[in-house]
Amino acid sequence: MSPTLSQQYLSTRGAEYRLSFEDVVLKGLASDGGLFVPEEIPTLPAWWETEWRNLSFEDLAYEIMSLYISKDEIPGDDLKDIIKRSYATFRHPERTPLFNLDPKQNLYLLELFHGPTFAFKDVALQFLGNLFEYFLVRKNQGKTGKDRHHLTIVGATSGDTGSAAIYGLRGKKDVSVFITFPNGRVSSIQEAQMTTVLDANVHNLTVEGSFDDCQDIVKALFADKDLNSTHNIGAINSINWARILAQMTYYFYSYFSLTKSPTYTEGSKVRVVVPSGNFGDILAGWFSKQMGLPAEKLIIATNENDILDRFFRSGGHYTKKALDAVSDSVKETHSPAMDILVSSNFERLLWFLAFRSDNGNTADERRKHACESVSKWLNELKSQGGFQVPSAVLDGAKADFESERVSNDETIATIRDTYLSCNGYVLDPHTAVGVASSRRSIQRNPGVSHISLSTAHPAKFASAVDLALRAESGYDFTTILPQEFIGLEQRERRVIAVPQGAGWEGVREIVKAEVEKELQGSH
Ligand SMILES: Cc1ncc(COP(=O)(O)O)c(C=O)c1O
Ligand SMILES: N[C@@H](CCOP(=O)(O)O)C(=O)O
Repeated sequence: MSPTLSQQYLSTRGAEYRLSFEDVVLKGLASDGGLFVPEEIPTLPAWWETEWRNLSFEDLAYEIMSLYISKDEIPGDDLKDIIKRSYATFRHPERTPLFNLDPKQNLYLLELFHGPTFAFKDVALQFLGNLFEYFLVRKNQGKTGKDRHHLTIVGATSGDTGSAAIYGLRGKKDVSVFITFPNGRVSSIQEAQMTTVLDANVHNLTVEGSFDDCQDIVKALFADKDLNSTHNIGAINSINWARILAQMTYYFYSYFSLTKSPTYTEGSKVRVVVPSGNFGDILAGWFSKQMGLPAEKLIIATNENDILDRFFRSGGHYTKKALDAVSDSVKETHSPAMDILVSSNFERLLWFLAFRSDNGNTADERRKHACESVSKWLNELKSQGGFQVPSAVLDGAKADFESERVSNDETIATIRDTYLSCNGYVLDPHTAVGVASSRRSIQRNPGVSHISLSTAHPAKFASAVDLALRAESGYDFTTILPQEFIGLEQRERRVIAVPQGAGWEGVREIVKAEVEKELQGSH
């Protein structure tokens, strides 16, 4: 069975094209610094809604992923097995259940925190961990010692990606995981989740700076040709295409959950609201919408780190620094996992919008032009701190997206209001950013159903939740504390502090030394 265009990938900056799914998963980031995208987005056959409506989460994942992965690369039964094992670790039978938060307002929460680390990242990272393992077992059949392909994962986290990646990869053969995180800027539970995993292949690195500094280090390591040739660098951040692909499932699954719900009004339009930082989660929604998911709009909900919201409000100017800001540094907010200055995955959206708004003759010409435009914009972002897109690109974005910015105070007020008006339901602060944005959208669009993504369990962010609710009578944090978190912070930890000023080169040397030790230990 030959691959279709949706199963072949290219870099948004043009240096690599016609790559297989396995290539893009193992490479993570393209050699030119671009992100991998499928050459085409598949559209669904007319029967999708009736055929897929009653599928389990796992079966739906299989149908969607099969559109992007050739059976020549992963035979159907193998893919089914990877998917089955990935979601067997979830605590909820529905994996991502839909909760009717406010029936009068048609406001639903898509609970994405029923995986091992209590955050939406588990949906993609349980899958990606098993996928890496599958490819490595296949590559290493019959090989021993130095002949074995060893993958060195380098990742950046503001808390959730790191723990989800570690739980997805701990103890797996032929893979080392290095997670950089900003010292003191992740919640104490998130830090404990990462650093109490003592498996030999897991390495946590604290960096003095912000998440963006960690992300820059990771991108610099990918750009280092020598390190890549000796260490096979791989990605677990949402720069890895498999992350986006795995997240599409819950957009479709929640649409079916909604339309099957007895409270759903037949024919009601649907808007999906996504707390956003690196733009990976909502990008999976955009792909789903392009494939045929009938979402009227996708709403980007940002905290005070609002580059995405400013893009829409400023007429297509994507800039690190707001016009009235004194600096372009990231703000520390109550939703720290979204404290991001630049949203990596926006590049993927821009590529498709540039491709579609070009009037070159052939699809190949238009792809080439899109790569040129994206390269130019990203160079301007680096050299001048921002860039302006043409109006056709902005119009393309506006066709599918709206945006909202939610302040710190509003985040806390939303946690409190929701607790008081929705039977004591406790939101995590990221989900609260989404719910505040949903409420604004509902005011403008009464009667429309809103699916608001709940991206983390509230117990991961105790200080924000406590700030919002400690004065409320009857509120007791211990009632929402999962069993898995009890005693976690007291366990033994392992973490390496990257010396201040060591830069990406310092991290590179740590990576080399730790991999060496690991390989010596395993031989
Ligand atoms: C809890 C939580 N909510 C929202 C986000 C934002 O998602 P994305 O970066 O995919 O936009 C993140 C981090 O990525 C997160 O950890
Ligand atoms: N919010 C993230 C930041 C990393 O984003 P990613 O989705 O690109 O991995 C986190 O919690 O680490």
